[in-house]
This record gives sequence, C-alpha cells and structure tokens, in this order.
Amino acid sequence: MLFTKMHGLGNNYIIFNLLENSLEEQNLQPLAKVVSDVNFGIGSDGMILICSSEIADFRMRIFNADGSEGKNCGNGLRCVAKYLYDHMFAETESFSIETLGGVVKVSIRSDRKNVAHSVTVDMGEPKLIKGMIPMKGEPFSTTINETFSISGKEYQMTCVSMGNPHAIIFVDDVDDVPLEKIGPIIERSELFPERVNVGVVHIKNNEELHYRVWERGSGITMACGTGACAAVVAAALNKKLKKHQPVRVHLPGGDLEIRWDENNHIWKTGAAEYICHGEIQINDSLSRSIV
Ligand SMILES: N[C@H](CCC[C@H](N)C(=O)O)C(=O)O
Repeated sequence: MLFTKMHGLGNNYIIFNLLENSLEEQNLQPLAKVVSDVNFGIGSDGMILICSSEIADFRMRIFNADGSEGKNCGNGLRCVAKYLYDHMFAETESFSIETLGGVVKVSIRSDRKNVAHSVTVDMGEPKLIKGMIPMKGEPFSTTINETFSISGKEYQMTCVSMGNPHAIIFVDDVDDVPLEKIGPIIERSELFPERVNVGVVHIKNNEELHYRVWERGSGITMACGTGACAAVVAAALNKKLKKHQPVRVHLPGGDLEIRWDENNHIWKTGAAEYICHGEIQINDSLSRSIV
C-alpha cells in the first residue's frame, strides 16, 4: 500500500489515500497502531485515511497512535488539504473536507515568500457546553476555569471541543509542567467519557501565547492544531486575550495563526510539509497483526 508521510509543525501522520488505493476502509483501523509504532511500522503520531464523502468534496479519518479514532485533527487537515491540491485531486484552491467532528472548509495559498504553501482552515464553531465536550456535569453548563480534583491534585481547567475534546490549563511556563505525568492522568480521568486532549497555555502578550499538548491516544506531540484553536478560545473566554483578533500560537514544532471571528468560526493558518512517500507491504506477519 502506497503512503505519504506529512507533518504540520512536527505533528506527523501516515496518510493512505483511499481515492487511489483499492483498500477496504473498515479493515484499516488496526493498521494505525502498527504504522505508528516505530519498532514495527514507519513511526508517526497516527494514521490518516483520505476517503470519498457524500456531503463534502473529500473525507478525512484520523487514528491516534494507540489506534483510537480522533474526531478531528487540525494539523492533519492542513496536510490532507495540501496533498489533495498538489496531487490534483482538488481542482480549486478552496474545498471542503468531512471529518467526524463536522465539515470544514480549507484554502491553500502560497505564503508571502512563495516558498511553501500555507493552508487556512475554517475549523467551524467551538463547542463549549459539557454535553458537547463531552464531560461529566450539567450538560448545558460550560467549564471555564473550573477547579477539578483528579487523583488528589487540583486543576483549574477550561474545556473546549473543536470536534474533539480539549482540557486547557493556564500556567506560568509551559515547559515547567510535567505534562508527561499529568497528561495521562487527566486524559483518562472519569470526568471525560471519551478521554481528552490536555493542553497547557502561557499567555505571552495580548497577541501571542505558548501551548504544549498531551494528545489523547498519542501522548506528547510537537503540535496540535485543534488544541491551538481550543487554547485561543479558552484564553478569550477567560478574558486573557481579546476575541476576534489574530493570535500567534507558539508550539514546540512551530507557530500557528488562529482567529476567532465575528461569526463564531475559528480560523487556523499554518504550514504543511511532506516527509516521505513509500509503500508498506501487508505481508503475513503484518496482516496477522492487523486482522
Ligand atoms: N489526539 C486527537 C486527534 C489529533 C489531534 C491533533 N493532532 C490536531 O492536530 O488537532 C484526538 O484524539 O482528539
């Protein structure tokens, strides 16, 4: 099976294009763990399938490194958009992609230096009520800087869904937080029935913030596009940043520009790059591990 490995700010995915591979979509979920596992597969933060859609121009499915299916993936969307445009599946620079978290609109543009494409994605509207995150509690209430005690430690969290769930914690220094310790504890807390992505945020000034993530199903990654959107929403909800202004989000893998617009849509602009193309043989040992 042919694949393309791409990344958005270091958050990297193995992409299988089912528009040109005659692959059975439903049989591929177990492959996510195998291709993500460096010891056995190609090594990545997860796997993405490009599929046909009944309601949009294309459809994207995203699987985390542990094989769980995510409902959205901001960095993955930019990679898929660039791939579809570069490989002429998309005839125009703007098109729509269906995800489990909803349909998003993407637009490709060469960046100012005309060196590499940057991709702008309309990530749609953030969901703020507990029932939509989803998380335990009164389903129509929001979680803004609420204190929760998890495994004996208190965390002040603001929770946002960008089609996938994010718990945001404001800190003085994102690098001074043992995210590899608290991430899995919060991710698997009974507060979140579908688990949660955990992000720590430091507001640098009124136009910039730093963000680090422990991703649901993948652990620490270099960047998280939906998480960066959730971080900007949480900062505005906590009146740490003004709504509607562009915010530069600094992640370990690079920067994203995020804007929460006047129509309640979140816009994300950033790069998407190729890493390699290749072919994976579904031989006996591999097929044994994916059936
Ligand atoms: N781990 C996430 C999916 C990947 C999201 C992230 N890579 C992004 O760029 O948004 C989840 O299970 O919700």
